[in-house]
Amino acid sequence: MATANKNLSVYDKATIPNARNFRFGIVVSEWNHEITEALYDGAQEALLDCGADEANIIRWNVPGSFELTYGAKKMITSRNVDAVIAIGSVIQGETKHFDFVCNATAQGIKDLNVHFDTPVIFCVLTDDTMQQAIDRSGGKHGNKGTEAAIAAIKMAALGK
Ligand SMILES: Nc1c(NC[C@H](O)[C@H](O)[C@H](O)CO)[nH]c(=O)[nH]c1=O
Ligand SMILES: CC(=O)[C@@H](O)COP(=O)(O)O
Repeated sequence: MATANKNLSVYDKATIPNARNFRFGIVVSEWNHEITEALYDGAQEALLDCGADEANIIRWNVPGSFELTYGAKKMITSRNVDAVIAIGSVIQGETKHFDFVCNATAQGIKDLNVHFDTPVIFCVLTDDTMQQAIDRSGGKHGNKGTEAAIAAIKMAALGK
């Protein structure tokens, strides 16, 4: 189902564990900061709405989406968190660099989920245009940060 057919911000709290006992790391890319800040706001708002304590949300910034993998790994190995949300916005430019950044970031975050026992949520927009990014970070299609926060809570609760 395409994002256009699913609002990213819609969730049913009755289906989501209470987040009050969980600690969350959020690693935020500074590239396209107007988008990544909106994604962070959506994620933080949803975590708090679902019971998380603001003191249990640790935020680190990294330069770009390519650095999200390292930032999330360092968060996992140096902080006692139950889940990490990796937030980025990659927008197509003139060259193939978009493809390399997107693929490396997706593979890197996937690898963290394989090699470590802390879930890392892929909250990276990979858009052709700035408008697509705006639409998915609090615009007409909702906020992927919200979706990522709900996924983080569910994964933190998995098996507990
Ligand atoms: N063009 C975008 C980038 N590029 C930067 C890389 O992510 C990385 O920081 C650099 O190659 C140094 O290692 N990053 C984004 O997050 N979004 C972009 O649109
Ligand atoms: C995703 C990118 O790295 C890209 O925005 C950089 O732009 P360009 O491909 O024009 O160098």
